[in-house]
Amino acid sequence: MPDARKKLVAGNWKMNGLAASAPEFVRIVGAYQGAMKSGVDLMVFPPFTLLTSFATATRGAGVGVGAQDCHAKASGAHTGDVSAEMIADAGGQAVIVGHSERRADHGETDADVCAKAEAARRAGLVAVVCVGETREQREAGDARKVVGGQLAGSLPDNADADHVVVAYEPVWAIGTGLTPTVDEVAEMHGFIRGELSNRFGPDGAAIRVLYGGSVKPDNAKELLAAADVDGALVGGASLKADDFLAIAKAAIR
Ligand SMILES: O=C(CO)COP(=O)(O)O
Repeated sequence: MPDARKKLVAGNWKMNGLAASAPEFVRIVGAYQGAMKSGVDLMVFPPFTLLTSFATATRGAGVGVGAQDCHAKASGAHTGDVSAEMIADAGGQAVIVGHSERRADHGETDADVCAKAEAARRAGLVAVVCVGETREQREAGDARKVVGGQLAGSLPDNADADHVVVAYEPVWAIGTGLTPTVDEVAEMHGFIRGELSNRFGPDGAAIRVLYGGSVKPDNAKELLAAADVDGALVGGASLKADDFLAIAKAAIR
């Protein structure tokens, strides 16, 4: 089991990054190796095209790398898709599944996300399972219902802290500069923690729950200090080594 809910700061590069971005990643790896390593876990999720070179660059340094999606099957006639086994073979340790951008752009359902999380486990990867409500759903008072439903449908029955991380990412906070208040974050994370504990018992209590959506160096400290927040899934600010490292430092108690 990972260090009992040691904070995890993960960078989702989305569809950004070229070979020229490698030095930015190498700077992150270099800075992490010193004092930070014992205080926080760090992961970067580059596009598929950079996965192997990033895995090589971080070998032995402790920064995890992962992919942003996988197919549920191990191999076969699925043009353009990449399996969890291929991600592991390329040096990845984790994969994001069910990001709201994939749910929206590719029509991924909770059942699809659950199958991908199961594929991740089969391949020995950690699945970072994303959930989160839209603005309309929050304004209608349905945020808990939506997130509870996504958790119920997207997490496999055998989910535990070795194989699953949950990321709560309210859709309206992604890339907008808007964030929920610290109280709202704590309230939703408390709800998610309760759902995980109810369904998975002690295993559920140990699963890390990250917050994602407009996490920046200047709001990271307060968001990461909120109750039941075990880390952050960072988009835009993870593309700049200085910003990403500042967020990682804010996670160290
Ligand atoms: O979607 C996100 C991470 O997966 C969050 O993105 P931003 O940090 O750019 O809002």
